[in-house]
Amino acid sequence: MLQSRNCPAYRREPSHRKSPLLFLFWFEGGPGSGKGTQCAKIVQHFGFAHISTGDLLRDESRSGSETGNMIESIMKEGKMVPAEVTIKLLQKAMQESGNDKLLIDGFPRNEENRAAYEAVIKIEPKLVLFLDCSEEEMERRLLNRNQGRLDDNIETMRKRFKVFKESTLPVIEYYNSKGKVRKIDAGKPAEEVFEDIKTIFTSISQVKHCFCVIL
Ligand SMILES: Nc1ncnc2c1ncn2[C@@H]1O[C@H](COP(=O)(O)OP(=O)(O)O)[C@@H](O)[C@H]1O
Ligand SMILES: Nc1ccn([C@@H]2O[C@H](COP(=O)(O)OP(=O)(O)O)[C@@H](O)[C@H]2O)c(=O)n1
Repeated sequence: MLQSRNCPAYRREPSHRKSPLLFLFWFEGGPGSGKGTQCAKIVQHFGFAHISTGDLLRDESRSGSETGNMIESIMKEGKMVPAEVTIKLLQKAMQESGNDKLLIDGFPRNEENRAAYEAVIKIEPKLVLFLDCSEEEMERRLLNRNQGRLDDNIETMRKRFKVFKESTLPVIEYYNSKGKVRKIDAGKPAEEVFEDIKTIFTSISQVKHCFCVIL
């Protein structure tokens, strides 16, 4: 797709990116709402690159570095990792992604994440997709996830639900007040949730002549 050199999307891009960003979407939702599941489907159908901040932190925690050990103990407690750590990993992943369509999953999760993002990366998301799911359903799903995650135990899960309600929902509310949030009923079977997401993505990708959509 052609882009004018005068387009702000070029001028304000992080300098190491291989291609200018056309679409930047954020994926929010409580623990177990299905963010990873739906992102995988979006990658397959719409060619987005998926960046999961949880996965970036888990990878770093496995590195055995001092920061990695700190991340692991915070995640085990269901707390939020300091934004300065997360933003560095996210910035690197965004710069290394050669894709012009990015899906960022699980970020920003609190006000500190949001402030760090706005100070460091500065590129506004086109849309924030919010997977809305009841706590009972999320709890059921996490207890059946079987990925061996240290934080998928009932005690840590309840702490994560609390963090979600107290810290993430206000961030979603902030972007809602800017007209960016699309709320999706995530309590349905995964294929039905994806049908709703497809409708949103299809309508957006039809805007073929809007080159500078994210800035
Ligand atoms: N709509 C759905 N209905 C039932 N189970 C689901 C649905 N979406 C995801 N799951 C399952 O729930 C668990 C959590 O989903 P996941 O995508 O890992 O959530 P998140 O990334 O939001 O924490 C996984 O085991 C997944 O297979
Ligand atoms: N922006 C973020 C995202 C995740 N995290 C940490 O990573 C954990 C797992 O997040 P995740 O997005 O992989 O998984 P879910 O809790 O959504 O299932 C969170 O409970 C936090 O400890 C964070 O600190 N900051």
